[in-house]
Order: sequence, then structure tokens, then C-alpha cells
Amino acid sequence: MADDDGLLINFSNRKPAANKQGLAFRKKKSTTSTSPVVSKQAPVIKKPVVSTPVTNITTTSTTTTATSESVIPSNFNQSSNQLEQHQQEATSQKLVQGKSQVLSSIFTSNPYFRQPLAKNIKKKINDIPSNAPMADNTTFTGLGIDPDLCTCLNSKLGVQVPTNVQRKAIPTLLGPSRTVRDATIPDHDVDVVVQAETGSGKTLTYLIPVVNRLVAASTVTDDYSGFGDRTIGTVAIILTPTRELAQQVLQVLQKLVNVPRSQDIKRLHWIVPGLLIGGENKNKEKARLRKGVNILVSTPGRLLDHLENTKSFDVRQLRWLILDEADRLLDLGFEETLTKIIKLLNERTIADVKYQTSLSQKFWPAKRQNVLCSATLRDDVKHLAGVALDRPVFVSGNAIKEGIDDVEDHVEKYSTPNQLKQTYTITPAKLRLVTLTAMIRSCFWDAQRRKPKNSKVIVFLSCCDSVDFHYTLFGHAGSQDDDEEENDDDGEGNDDENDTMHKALDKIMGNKKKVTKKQTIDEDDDDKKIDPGYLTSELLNDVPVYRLHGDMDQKSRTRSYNLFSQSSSGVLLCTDVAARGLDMPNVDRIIQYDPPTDLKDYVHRVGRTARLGKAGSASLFLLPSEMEYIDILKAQDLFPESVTVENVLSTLTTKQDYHTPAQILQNKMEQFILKDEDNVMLARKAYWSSMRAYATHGSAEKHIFHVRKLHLGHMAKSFGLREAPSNIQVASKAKKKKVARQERMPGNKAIKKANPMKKRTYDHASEFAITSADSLPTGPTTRQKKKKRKS
Ligand SMILES: Nc1ncnc2c1ncn2[C@@H]1O[C@H](COP(=O)(O)OP(=O)(O)OP(=O)(O)O)[C@@H](O)[C@H]1O
Repeated sequence: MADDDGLLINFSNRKPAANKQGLAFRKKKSTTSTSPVVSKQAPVIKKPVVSTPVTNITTTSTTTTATSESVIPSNFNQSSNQLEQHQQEATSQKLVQGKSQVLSSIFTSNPYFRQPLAKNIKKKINDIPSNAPMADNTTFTGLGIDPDLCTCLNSKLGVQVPTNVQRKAIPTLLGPSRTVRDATIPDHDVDVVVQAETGSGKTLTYLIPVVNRLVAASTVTDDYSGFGDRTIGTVAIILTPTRELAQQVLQVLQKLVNVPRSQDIKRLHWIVPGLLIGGENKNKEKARLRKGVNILVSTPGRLLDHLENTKSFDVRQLRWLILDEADRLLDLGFEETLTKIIKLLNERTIADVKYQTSLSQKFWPAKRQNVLCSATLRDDVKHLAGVALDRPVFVSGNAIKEGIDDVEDHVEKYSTPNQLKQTYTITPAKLRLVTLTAMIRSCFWDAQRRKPKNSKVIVFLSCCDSVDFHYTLFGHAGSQDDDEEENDDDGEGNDDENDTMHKALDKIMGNKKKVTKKQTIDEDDDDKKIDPGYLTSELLNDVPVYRLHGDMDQKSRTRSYNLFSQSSSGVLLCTDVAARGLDMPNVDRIIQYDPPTDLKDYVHRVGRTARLGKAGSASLFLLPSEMEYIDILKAQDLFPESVTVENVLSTLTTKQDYHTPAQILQNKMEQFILKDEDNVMLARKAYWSSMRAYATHGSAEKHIFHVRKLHLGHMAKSFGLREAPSNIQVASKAKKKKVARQERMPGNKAIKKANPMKKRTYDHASEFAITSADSLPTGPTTRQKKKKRKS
């Protein structure tokens, strides 16, 4: 707060009537303005600024409205006296860090918008789970899988019968080693493209055939001595876009290769799986490669590094190259790396005749088989074909088709699991933060039984800074010592007023325990404190909050991811680094607070829930200016239902009036931000990074998501900032000047500036992370990108 002028914003002192007509109550000139605060008079607004005519309010969702049953905790209920009291207290302006501050209402000056009519929402006809295991009599043994491997699948992974995509793709991937004949499937090895819904078991779809063929190759029979030499090197490489996904695939693989030996079958067990990912010790990886890793799971950057620099990395006998989340691997940033990888593999792979004897050749594809998997393989497929594939067979949940030209007939639309319940909430910018908070809280409240419940919620945000900001906010706001500190800071204000207000807030926020020390949130904050990997959020009724993004160090990432995966209840705040492939058990709800910059990411984000036939729901936040995005979703046969902001905010109270508790909640969060300079900086950074991230929406959606359409002041409010963006910008420039000055100081080592191009590649390519405000938009222009693609 040091650099900015005190921002004077009008605060409505009018008791918010239960305004059924819309979200806003009009701005009113403050009548209680006291020195030193100068109140800027609000313009008289002729028509209600946010009006949601009763006739247009869509209540298609099953979300409960404000009944006494649906309201979250009892400590949110206020007596009318308390409400009155709060109204009076809230009108008082005070000094925050020596600056005049006036609280502004979140319910004024919001844009007018009409809720879509319920009749425009097409309901899903078929709610039968589409990604569950088959309910007919299909079995893995029936598909030709080794009975011992089936036992292993059952005992180690709880997998008994195949899913639809497994039933379709496994026989094709078994190729000539297939023991069950099927005339419709090629009996030679072909490249395969697998497209199936999220959570339908694509990982096992490609792992089972590879392991099955290696198990067969290691089996000693009367006429075949089996293959038991680990020095064969790497025979299969599985590439994934993120480290977490690579770790997850390895975990499944490790269980799978431990196939028990039947008494009458002799097997030479030599299948050694291994992992190569960024952030890990390269020398240890080299040592493992030297010994021989037969099935390698890796992220592209680290694989290329070892291909280029590790002499003992032997890929001469490579027979499988599997690209998990293949469309993502071909996105900007990965493409170049992948092309280099494929070029090196092409140069180094030799189909050694020693493995081509008449008996063993059925276990080993004669040449490298390429397999591509994703839930969203579409027009990219043709592009991928140019890079890696040779006339692939296309397998989806619906069809098997030979030849790439027909692919588009089968993948015109992205598909999400039938049982996934999708909703959206049109939320004016000023109401975003409080609505998010209310929505998360409602996930942990059983409205029917009227008691807290366990739930697992993932909130997707557009950038790392925003994740850090919300993590700090939810993790620390609401503790009593914050309030105490704030009271101390506010020495110049009216103590009595503050005291009463804080008491009212405590009551509403449910502050039960006295927190004496802040939990550590940052590893380098204090060396002695150990980052527990999560924060317990008082603001969210003591729910643990986790975070995951690409700017975290590898240890924290792994810990945070594992903790959330294993937890029975909690909120994970993350970037798109968690959008693809991650199989976190029992996630109930996905909240897309920032809309995805690519429609494919919508499908992958919502796919973290409703996996393998389980139920799940997903909510999307949209600004009134972004409503057209619903049409884009509809064009993909995705029909989310509308849940109004009123519905969400109503869960904060038993009373008709949800404005007051919502406003108090917002004030509480703003106070937490403003009381500490670090918090203000965090909020500003998050604000700017989010704006930058917003600018990365593709040209096809630019008419919907354009920064020019945003009300920057209102957006700032959603980061708990009471400053106009120009103030923020000035502060940011001032900081840059300060850094530049420091750099010029004699004796100071010039801080090497990161090459923005490189940074962008890093952010987008490996970790899905749009990070700090300084690091982004100097990447290639659209024209440059097109030129690059052409060449
Ligand atoms: N046939 C099966 N029976 C029971 N469970 C299965 C079966 N196949 C896979 N699973 C389990 O289903 C979960 C989801 O599988 P997986 O992660 O492979 O899905 P996916 O299709 O790759 O999803 P995404 O597109 O999100 O990556 C995993 O926990 C996996 O162990």
C-alpha cells in the first residue's frame, strides 16, 4: 500500500432490502462520512445496474435456494440486530495502513444481464455412466490377456472387467500376439490412435497389451526359451505432458509388471519400469538407464536431455512409443521437443534380427508401434500423423476405423461422461470472490442432513500467482490474530467501531479457535518451519486447502498432489497442470473459476471428476460479458445448466437477505489483504497475471474473452483490492524502477533477465503455468505461430 494513493470508494449505507429483482442495490450517497475520509459521490444510476428479472431467473439447477436447510453453518445466521449493527459498522470508513479507505458494496454498479431461459437448456437424455466398466460378459481373458496378468489386475488394481475403450483397443494393440481371433481387427501391428472420454481407463488400455506381450516374451515354453535379458535396454517409452501424470503412470505400471508366476509356467522376470522427469536428480536417472530400464515413463524435456546426453541410454530395440495426452504433447512448446525426440529415436532404433525369429516376432512389433491417447484428439490428429504415425487405426468409445482420413467423422464433438452434471454461474466481477467462497463452502455442507460433509473439490485458476493468492487468502484470512493485528494497525481509526465489527465478523465467519501463530505457507519464508503441504482454512470452515502449479518446487508439488489425492476431504487450488490425466480418487466437484483458454481444457478439467462411472459435478464461472461461451459449449453438445449467483450466495444465510453476509465476507477478505503489504503485493501480482492469462484466449474466442471487455476495477475487487487498476499499475511500475535501480547499484550483480520467449515456452510447454506478470506475453505472435507451423 505504500505507493498508492488512498482510494476513496463510496460505500452504501443503505440497508439492503431483500431485492428479489436483482443482485444489486443502488449506490447511495454516504451520509455518515467522517474525517479524514472524503467520500466520492456515486453517480446516480438510472436503471438497476444488475437486474435479473424474476421471470428470467433460471433455476434449472437442483442447487437449493435459501431455505433453513440449505444454509451452511449455523454461525452464519444473524439476528436482525446483528445485521443492523453490521450495517452501521460497515458504513464507517477507516484508515488502512495510513490511507483513507472506504468500503464499497459488491452489489452496486454491476452490469445488467439476463439469465438464459430454462427452456433453452437441453437436458442430457442419457444419464447412464458412459465410462464405467462393461456390464456385459466381456472379460480380459476373453480379449486374450494372460490369466496371470488378469489376476494381477484384479488383486493389485481392483480391475475385473474392461471398459468400453479397453474392449475395443486392447485386441488391436495385441497385434499378432493376439490369441483370440477377430476378423475385423488387423492381425499385423499398426499405429493406433485412442480417443475416449476422461476416466475411461486409457492408461490401462495401452499398458496392458505392452505388458502382456512382454510377459509372453519372457515365458519359457517347450519351443521357446523366453527372453530374460534386461540389457535389451528400453523397449517402450511412454511420454506424458506433466510430471505428476508420469509418476501416476509409473505407479500403475509397477503394479502391473509384478505378474505372479503360476506353478506350471516358467517366466523370466526382467521387466523393469523407470521414470525420467524434470526436477529429479539427473545422475541417478543416468545410473538407472545404464543398468537398463525396459519401460520408461517420461516427460518430453527430460527424455530429450537423456537422449542427447546419456550415452548408455539404449533405445536400439524400442518397439513402443506411446504419447499420453497426445494432443497436448503437440501443443506449442512441446512440438519442437517432440520432433527432435522422434528424429533421434528414428535414427537410433534398429529392429535387431535377433528378436525376429519366427516364434518371438509375434511378441515384438517388427517396427516401432506408435500409440496416441487423449480424450480430445480431433483435428490435431492429422497434424500428429505427419509427425509420428503411419496410417493409424483409430479407436474410440464408438468405433474402430482404419486410416486417418476417416478420423474426423468420429471426433466431431468432444464428449464428457454422461453422468457428469455440469453447471455455470454468470457472476459479475465484483461478486466473483465471494461467490467462489460461498460455492466452496456449500460443497462441504450437507443441506439435507444439515451438517458438514466430506468432499473433494478442485478449483481451476488461470495462473500460478492466482493460485498462490487464493491459497494464502483462504488459508490465512479468518484467523483471529489477523483481526487482532488489524485492530492494532488501525490505531488511528475508531476502536469501538472496529471492535464491534470484528465481533460481528467473528460470529459470521465462525472463528472458533484462537490461532496464535500463522502457519507457514512458503518454503523460503522460514527455514525452520516445514511446509505441511496444505493450510487449514477457517474461512472455509476448517477445510484443508492444497495447491498445485508449475512454479512450485518439485518436492512441494509431489507432496501437495499426494496429500490431496489421498485425502478424504479438501480443496485443491491449481492451474491446468492438474487438468490432464491425473486420477485423483473420489473428486466430487470441479470449479472452473477462470474459464479455460482452450475448449479441450474444459473437457479435461471437468474430467477430473465423474471417473469410471462415478458421479460428479462441475461448475463454470462466467462474467456477464462471457455468456456467449455457453453457445460454444452447446455446439459441442455440452449443455451446462444455469445456477444463479443468488442461489450460491443464498447458502450463506437463513434469511432472505444474502447481501449482508456476502458483503461482510468480502470485507473480511479485503481487510485481510489490505492489512499486510505482502498480501497486497500478492493480490496485485495475481491480478496482473490473471489479466495476462486472460489475454491468451485463442482467436476463436477472442470476441468473448477480450481484456477490453473487462471492467478492470471490478476485476481488482475480485482479488480483494480496493484500488483502481491504474494505482496498481503505478505501483508495479514503481517496483520495476526500484529493481532497475538496484541492478545498477555498484557491486550488485546484474540480475540476468530471463529470456521471455524461453520463459513462455517453459510455462506453456512443460507445466501449464502462466506465472508472473513479467513473464508472459512476449511470446510468438499468431502470425509467427502460423509461419512456424507452415515451415
Ligand atoms: N476396467 C477397469 N475396471 C476398474 N477400474 C479401472 C478399469 N480401467 C481403469 N480403471 C481405473 O480407472 C481410473 C481412471 O483410469 P485412467 O486414469 O486411465 O483414465 P483415462 O481415460 O486415462 O482418463 P483421462 O482422460 O482423464 O486421463 C484409474 O483409477 C484406473 O485404475
